[in-house]
Amino acid sequence: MNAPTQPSVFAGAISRLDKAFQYADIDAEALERLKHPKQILQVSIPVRMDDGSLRVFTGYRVRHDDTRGPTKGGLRYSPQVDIEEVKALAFWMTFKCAVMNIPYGGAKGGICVNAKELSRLELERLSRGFVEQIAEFIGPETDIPAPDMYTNAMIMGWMMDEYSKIHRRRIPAVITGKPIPLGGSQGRDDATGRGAFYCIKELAKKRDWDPTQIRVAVQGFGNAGQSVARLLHADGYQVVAVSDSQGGIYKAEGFDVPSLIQNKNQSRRLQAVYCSGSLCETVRAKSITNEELLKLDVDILVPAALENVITAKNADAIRANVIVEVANGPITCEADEILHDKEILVVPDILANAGGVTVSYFEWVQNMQGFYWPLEEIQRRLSEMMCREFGHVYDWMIEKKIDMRTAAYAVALSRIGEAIASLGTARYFSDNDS
Ligand SMILES: NC(=O)C1=CN([C@@H]2O[C@H](COP(=O)(O)OP(=O)(O)OC[C@H]3O[C@@H](n4cnc5c(N)ncnc54)[C@H](OP(=O)(O)O)[C@@H]3O)[C@@H](O)[C@H]2O)C=CC1
Ligand SMILES: O=C(O)CCC(=O)C(=O)O
Repeated sequence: MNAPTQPSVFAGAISRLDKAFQYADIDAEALERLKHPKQILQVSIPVRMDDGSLRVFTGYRVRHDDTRGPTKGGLRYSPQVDIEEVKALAFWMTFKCAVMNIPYGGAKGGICVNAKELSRLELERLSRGFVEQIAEFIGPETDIPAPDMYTNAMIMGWMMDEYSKIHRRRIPAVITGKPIPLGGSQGRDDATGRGAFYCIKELAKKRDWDPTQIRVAVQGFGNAGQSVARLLHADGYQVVAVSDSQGGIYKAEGFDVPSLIQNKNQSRRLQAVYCSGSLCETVRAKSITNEELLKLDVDILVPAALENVITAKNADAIRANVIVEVANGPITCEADEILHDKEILVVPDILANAGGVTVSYFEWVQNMQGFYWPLEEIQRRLSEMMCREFGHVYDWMIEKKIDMRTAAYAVALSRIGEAIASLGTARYFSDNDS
């Protein structure tokens, strides 16, 4: 007999809606519509490799819903990228933008590729080739991409340039997360981790935490994981474990995070440096697996890498009091129930990692008006918005006696429901829209 098949990551994502529906003010038919992405584009991207051979890569862009504004969301380069993952990521963006009250809908894209295996020129040809294929689909007033896993400011710069070349004029607002000299915003580089850090600071006030007594483990040590670890460490928190795709390291007394970041970015592999390489003797870190990291006895667990890492299989073994989802979708629905029963507070992805899209929104606003704000202004506005929406969701959670994810979805659904009602359902359900 065949083993039962796992529900797809998208099926898992949409199953959260039914639970939130009873607390939200939205029409039942509109809820049904939100279970389906608005548009899906799949493209083939031929790339001439450095050795003269030709490879053809598969890319996707999914627009989930645009009721509240142009669709927005990152681009991921990973061998795991497939249509179900991109649909889920686009879905989460709709709710993330709504929970932050940013005037955007949700989208996401990606290419099935191991970017680590490509040279810089191959990566540039792939990125420009992808834009050529999706140029009709994206635009500053329709759909605005940004970075996600294994993409970065350099790639966003190439993409903006390619799109501008196609349109024969400079159009910086088509994409965010660009290098600052090409119209990028101050503060976008660490915005995702910073947004999560502001959520943790708000929680610390509610729980009367002394940061120096709080132990944190971070899974995934890239853009988002490094930023949140750096800010927490600077605020006095003990970062006792971090990991990358090759495995993790643990030190009971906590790490010096700035030197962790420096070493990771120089050598690419944490365990190789800390557990068998040059810092093995001086730092004395213990090597752990990514699975062991999730089960550490810490106060805060920060998954900052992939989806579905906390499942029905390991949720019972989680010992953290709080999980802050910096990654998109790190906890399955079944695991959510187990964590709730164990009274572990989960600060949901659509809120905890929303700092990135919030500063992307600031970047787009700056590009549209051609006037740029200083870093202090960006950080002040980000802090204000994160703290306000964190408080809003937290209050719903307390008032309705529900978990924080359901509260976040209920807030987001109500805002989307309000937009649909303002538009009129006849228009919303018509098929001749933008
Ligand atoms: N960048 C952004 O603005 C935003 C990102 N996010 C989410 O945050 C998460 C991380 O994104 P980001 O930091 O940008 O990505 P990066 O590409 O910058 O970093 C990814 C990190 O995750 C590690 N990783 C990969 N696979 C695994 C694994 N199986 N176990 C443990 N670690 C692993 C990588 O390891 P290695 O270095 O060895 O490759 C790397 O350290 C994603 O879920 C993304 O969707 C959410 C909102 C915005
Ligand atoms: O910055 C953005 O527009 C989107 C970032 C993103 O992809 C995400 O929040 O998951």
